[in-house]
Amino acid sequence: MPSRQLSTSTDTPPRHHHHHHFFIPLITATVSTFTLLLFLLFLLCHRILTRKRATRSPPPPSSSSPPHRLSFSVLRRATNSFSSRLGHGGFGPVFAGALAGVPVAVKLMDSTSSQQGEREFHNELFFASKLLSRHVITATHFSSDPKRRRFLLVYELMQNGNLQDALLHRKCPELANWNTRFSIILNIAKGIHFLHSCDPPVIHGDIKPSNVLLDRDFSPRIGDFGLARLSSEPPRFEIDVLECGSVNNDEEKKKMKEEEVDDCGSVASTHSVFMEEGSLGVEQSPSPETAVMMAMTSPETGLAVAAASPGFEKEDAKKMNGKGLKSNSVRDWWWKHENDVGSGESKKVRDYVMEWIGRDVNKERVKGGIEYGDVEMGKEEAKKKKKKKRRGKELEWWESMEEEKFDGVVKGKRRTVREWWKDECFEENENKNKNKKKKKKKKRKGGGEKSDDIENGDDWWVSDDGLDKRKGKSRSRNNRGNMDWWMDGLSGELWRGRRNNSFDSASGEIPKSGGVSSTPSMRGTVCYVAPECGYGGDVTEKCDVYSFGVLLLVIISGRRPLQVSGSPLSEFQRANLLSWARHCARNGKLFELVDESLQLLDKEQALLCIKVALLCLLKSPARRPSLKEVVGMLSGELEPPQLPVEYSPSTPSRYPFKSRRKGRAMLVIPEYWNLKWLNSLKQNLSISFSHVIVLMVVIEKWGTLAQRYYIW
Ligand SMILES: Nc1ncnc2c1ncn2[C@@H]1O[C@H](COP(=O)(O)OP(=O)(O)OP(=O)(O)O)[C@@H](O)[C@H]1O
Repeated sequence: MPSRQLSTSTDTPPRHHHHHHFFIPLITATVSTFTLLLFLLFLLCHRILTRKRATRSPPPPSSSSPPHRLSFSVLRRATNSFSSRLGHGGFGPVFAGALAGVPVAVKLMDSTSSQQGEREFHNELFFASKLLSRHVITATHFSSDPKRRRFLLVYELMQNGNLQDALLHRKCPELANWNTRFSIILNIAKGIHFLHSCDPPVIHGDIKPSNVLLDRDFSPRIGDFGLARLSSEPPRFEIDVLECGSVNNDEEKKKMKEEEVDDCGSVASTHSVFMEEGSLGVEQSPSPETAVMMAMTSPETGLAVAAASPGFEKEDAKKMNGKGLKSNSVRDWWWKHENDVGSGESKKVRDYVMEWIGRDVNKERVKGGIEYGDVEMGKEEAKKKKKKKRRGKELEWWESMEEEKFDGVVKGKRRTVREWWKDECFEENENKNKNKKKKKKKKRKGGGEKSDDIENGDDWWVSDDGLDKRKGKSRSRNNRGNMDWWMDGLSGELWRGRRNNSFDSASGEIPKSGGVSSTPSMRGTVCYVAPECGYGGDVTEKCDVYSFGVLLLVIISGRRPLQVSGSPLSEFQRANLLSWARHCARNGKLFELVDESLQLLDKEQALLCIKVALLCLLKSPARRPSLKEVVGMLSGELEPPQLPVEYSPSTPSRYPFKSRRKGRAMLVIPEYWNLKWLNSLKQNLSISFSHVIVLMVVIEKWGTLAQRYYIW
């Protein structure tokens, strides 16, 4: 019995040991599964929470606070993956979306192929935090990823789109009412007046109908500050702050000044203060992110504002500035960069526009009527791009959302802030050198470059309106080519030169603009830009006044500045709105300019608007009124303006031969006799007349040369 007992005890292993063998892995498995589940649950919760926070986080768009930074994914969600396009500007498309339930417009700056988009982005951002007015629309949020070159700006959604579209394309019935149009005119004037009354004044630089957005009630808001700049007045603020601040002691003042020079960041202390409309000197501190963005934008203003930000340390400023540039040199760099005029490309651009006009004239003639809007560039390129896209060969960057792919594309382009600055300076120097070389070449070729330019007609605007004081001699319109006459008043950098930052200087080409932009990426838009800006003159508030004049005429006449609707010569004469307006003024027929479809027209107001427009369009910037005066005249606070002498119908011509010719022209211009065969006669006459003028100029020039070198 005992032996049996023993055998059973040795054969079967103890029960508890068996259990132990299975329990350990079981427990381990359960624990690990549990942990894994817990971890997954945690991850899920975290994701849901962060997502919720992300969707909840964007503060509602408000134009009364500095712009907030958002992530790209938030904006992608807000726009439903960029599905509903509102329009396309010079630097990318604009999409509709909603942030925190508020409708917004999200602008994608296409900066993958040129730096222009990035510059415009920074410029917009800089002004966004400063210009707080109900007449101005600025960015409320932004998203920036310099590594991937993604720059997005968020604006309040303007339900009625832009003025150009509402007035000329959709022909909104609300705009057929004179009162609505007049209120738009007045509010735009107030908006520009607000910009000019900032300290330092802000020059918008691109006033045109497509940059005026209309809200639900057709109230206009001025937008697009990509080309805006501060007025280049001497920096008054340094004295202002030192004088007005609490610094009484001379030594302390001196110390402060020294600090300013040593440390870029401290420029902030002396940087002037922008005003909110109606309030004096309300200084706003931008968020640190905005400040950093701004600092990258403009060494002068950017660093100044950046340093004013609470989260921005002086060390940051030094880091950004590389070796710590002196404030003055920084400022110089910025203004030099802004004012640099690269004349070399002007001819290219001119040729391009000529070609474009020619192409479209031919194309539209077939349809029966020609319409020239603001010059649209690169239509063919856009078509090609569209075709490619359809074939799936090329996707826009916001469409190809795969981050990895995108990384691959831009890897080579990653730059530090310092590199970015270096590149900018280098680009500028390179352009300068190119310009110098070109000038030298020109000099070697023939000298007397200036006078040649004038004779070639590059200077015609100076003498327009019979105000040529430069050479003391008349220049009849007809001594220019036919195309030049047609382009009378169509100022723009196209005809003269361009600013470096308006072009992709690397390629020397007109930068792509999606083919649908009205801005061929220049400082200002053809037809709207003041002549002196293109001539390389100072960009002042008076440039905006000129653009406002054109805009005023467009709103009153309900047509584009360049629009040919029929084939006869009379229609061709009306094609250029500016020269047509001047012509009407000289003939005392201002009402011919008023849109015939206008209802409830107040004739007095309309006449007032046309007169104000003509004043704004004076070729001499000094003679143009300020926007303050314009607002005064339009609102009836100031006396209505008198037409300038050169526009009054009774003005006798300064040049007797001109008037004699006019008299003779009466006999031969077909409109008067309505005889078709006289067309050819007139053409022949004008050709021979221009030959005579050229001959006279040659003789005169030969005379002065002969005198100079004692030939006789
Ligand atoms: N806040 C907005 N609300 C509604 N629509 C907008 C808004 N911002 C822009 N848009 C639309 O998107 C279009 C493109 O705007 P964007 O400012 O980029 O270019 P643009 O002013 O037309 O041209 P450019 O860039 O050449 O000056 C506008 O014409 C307008 O129709």
